[in-house]
Amino acid sequence: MQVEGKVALVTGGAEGLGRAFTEALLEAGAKVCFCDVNTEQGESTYTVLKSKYGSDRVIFQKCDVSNQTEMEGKSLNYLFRCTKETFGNIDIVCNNAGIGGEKPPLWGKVVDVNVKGCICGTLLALDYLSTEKGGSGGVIVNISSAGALNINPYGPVYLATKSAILSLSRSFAQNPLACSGGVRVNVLCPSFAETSLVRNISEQNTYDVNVARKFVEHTPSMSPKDVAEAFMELVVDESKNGAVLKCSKEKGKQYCTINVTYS
Ligand SMILES: NC(=O)c1ccc[n+]([C@@H]2O[C@H](COP(=O)([O-])OP(=O)(O)OC[C@H]3O[C@@H](n4cnc5c(N)ncnc54)[C@H](O)[C@@H]3O)[C@@H](O)[C@H]2O)c1
Ligand SMILES: CCCCC[C@H](O)CC\C=C/C=C/C=C/[C@@H](O)[C@@H](O)CCCC(=O)O
Repeated sequence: MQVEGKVALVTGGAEGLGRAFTEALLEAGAKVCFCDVNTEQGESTYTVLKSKYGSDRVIFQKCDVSNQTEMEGKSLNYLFRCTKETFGNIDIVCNNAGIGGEKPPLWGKVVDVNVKGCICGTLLALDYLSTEKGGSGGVIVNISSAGALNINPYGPVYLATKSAILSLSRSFAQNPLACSGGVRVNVLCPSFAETSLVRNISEQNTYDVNVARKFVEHTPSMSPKDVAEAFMELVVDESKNGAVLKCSKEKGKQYCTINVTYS
C-alpha cells in the first residue's frame, strides 16, 4: 500500500504506541485522525503534530473506545463519521487503545476497552473500508500482545483480552466482508515497550506487582518507534492479511503461525 495521501484512524494516539503509530503514518505522508480518552494529553500531542505536519493532515478527537453509544458523548461511531467527513475517506485503521488491570472492579473496564473497543473499531472499519459498503478497501491493524502468544499467571485478564484480539483479527481476515471488500486485517503482538502502560504497573492493576515488575525488568524493552516500524510493515505490505507479527527487543520481528496440537 502506498501510504502517501491515504487516510488513517488511530485509537489511543495521545501517547505511547498509538502516538508512535500516528507519527509513523504522518511521516509516511498519510492524513491521520487520532483519538484518546485523555483530552489533555491528546490536545498536547495534537499541538506538536499539527505544527510539524500541518493542520490539514492531523486531527484529534476525544473518544472513549468503550463508549458504544453516541448518547455518552464522543463514540467510535462519531469518530469514524468525523474522520470520513473531514478527510473524505478512511483507508487505514489501527485499534490500539488499551489498558491493564486484573482485580475487581477494574477488570470489567479492561474487557470493555480492550475487547469491546477493538470489536467495535473493527466492525466500523469494515463498514467504512469495504468496497462492498462503498469504501475503497484498506487495512486494519489491531494491537494484541506477545503475551497473548504465551501464558502469564500474573496477567490473566489483560492477556485474555489480548488473546481475544488475536482470534478476532485472524477470523475477520477470512470474513467475506473483508475478503471481498479489499480489506486486510492483521494483528501486531509487541513484547514490552517503554510506555506508561508498563511504567504504571502497580498493586492496583496486578496480582503481584513485584513479580510483574521483575518480569518487565528481565525482558528488554523496545522503544515505541521500534514497535511502529513493525506496525508500518503490516500496513504497507499488501501480501499481509491475517498476519500475526510479534516484535521484541531481543528477536526483532517474527511472523507467527498458530497451530493447535491435539494430545
Ligand atoms: N507497552 C507495551 O509493552 C505493550 C506491549 C504489547 C501490547 N501493548 C498494547 O499496545 C496498546 C497501547 O499501549 P501503550 O503501551 O502505548 O499504553 P499507554 O497507556 O502508554 O497508551 C495508551 C493510550 O490509550 C489511551 N486510552 C486508554 N483507554 C482508552 C479508551 N477507553 N479510549 C480511548 N483511548 C484510551 C490512553 O489514554 C493512552 O493515551 C495497548 O492496546 C496495549 O495493550 C503494549
Ligand atoms: C505481563 C504482565 C501482565 C500484567 C497484566 C496486568 O493487567 C497489568 C497491566 C499493565 C501493564 C501491562 C503490560 C503488558 C505488556 C504486554 O502487552 C506485553 O508486553 C507482555 C509481553 C510478555 C512476553 O513477551 O511474553
